[in-house]
Amino acid sequence: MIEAKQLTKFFGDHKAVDEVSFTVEKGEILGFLGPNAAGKSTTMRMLTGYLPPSAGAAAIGGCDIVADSLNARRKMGYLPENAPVYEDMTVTGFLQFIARIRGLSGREADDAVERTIGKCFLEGVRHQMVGTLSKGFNQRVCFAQSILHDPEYLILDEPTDGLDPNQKHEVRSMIREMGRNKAIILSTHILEEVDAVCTRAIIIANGVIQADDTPKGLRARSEKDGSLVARFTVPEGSDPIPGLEGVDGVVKTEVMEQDGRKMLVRVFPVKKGDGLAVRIAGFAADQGLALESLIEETGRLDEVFRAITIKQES
Ligand SMILES: Nc1ncnc2c1ncn2[C@@H]1O[C@H](COP(=O)(O)OP(=O)(O)OP(=O)(O)O)[C@@H](O)[C@H]1O
Repeated sequence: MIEAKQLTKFFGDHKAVDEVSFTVEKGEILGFLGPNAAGKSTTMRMLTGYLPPSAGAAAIGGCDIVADSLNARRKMGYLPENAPVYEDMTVTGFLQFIARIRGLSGREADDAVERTIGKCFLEGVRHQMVGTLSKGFNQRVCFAQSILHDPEYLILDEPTDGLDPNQKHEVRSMIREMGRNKAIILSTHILEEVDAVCTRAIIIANGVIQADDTPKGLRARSEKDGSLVARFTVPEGSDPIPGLEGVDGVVKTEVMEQDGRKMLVRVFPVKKGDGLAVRIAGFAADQGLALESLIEETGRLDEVFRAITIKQES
């Protein structure tokens, strides 16, 4: 388990992280979201032992990151933001170096390097100097060093940053696969990554956790989650809105588009999933409205993210 217990970090007078607590179990992939300067990287640096906390504590697999730092770090892989790599080594040479640092030697080191080169799609650049790699390949080499020793715990600061869409897809698949038996934390600004990869997400703003939930649970916080969007053609001169608002279980409606007799209306239910769609279809039939489509919407993470983080900024 990765455990953060009231982690706090001051830079001078500025409190960058404020009593952040959470746990991540094996089998979980936690997305760490937040606006710029929210405190994501600082929290990750404290979890990995790169920055001492001003207060609070962190443990990796039961090893305190300060009191038992070496054991804690042995158990984890860390991909830092703007990860530094040795530019004058070849990709294979760099990974061999990391293998030795991780205590591997001989056949074991060779196997780990080969496995990682394969996993991270580095075959084509294995003999290239790290300093001459493109940004995306550089990122992949950094990612490779974090997983080379097959750690139980992974902390990844923006792991798909700088990758092209195909590689983003591959890296996400790899993280999902590794998440089956590892505990993983990854920070990202890409909200679709949360849906694609994470089993849970924390939204942090101003150093404080604002939400800790499953992607589905976060989407459900959107006002639009469970609303019904109806497209229909109304009879000449009729206004269906008052009648629609009178349908049992409707809170309110919102006309999204109107073009002559064609209307697109969002209907907000009192209670999600209580069969309102059937009642709306019945209402449309009774009133002679030609119902072309009726779709139940799921909430959008970007709306929830904005609602949570903008509220914090104001
Ligand atoms: N070494 C440092 N010295 C002083 N202030 C720092 C230091 N590191 C981070 N900060 C400040 O702490 C706050 C949180 O920074 P952090 O890098 O953790 O944010 P972040 O959420 O990772 O942001 P981003 O999404 O932009 O990467 C910011 O105000 C930043 O300027």
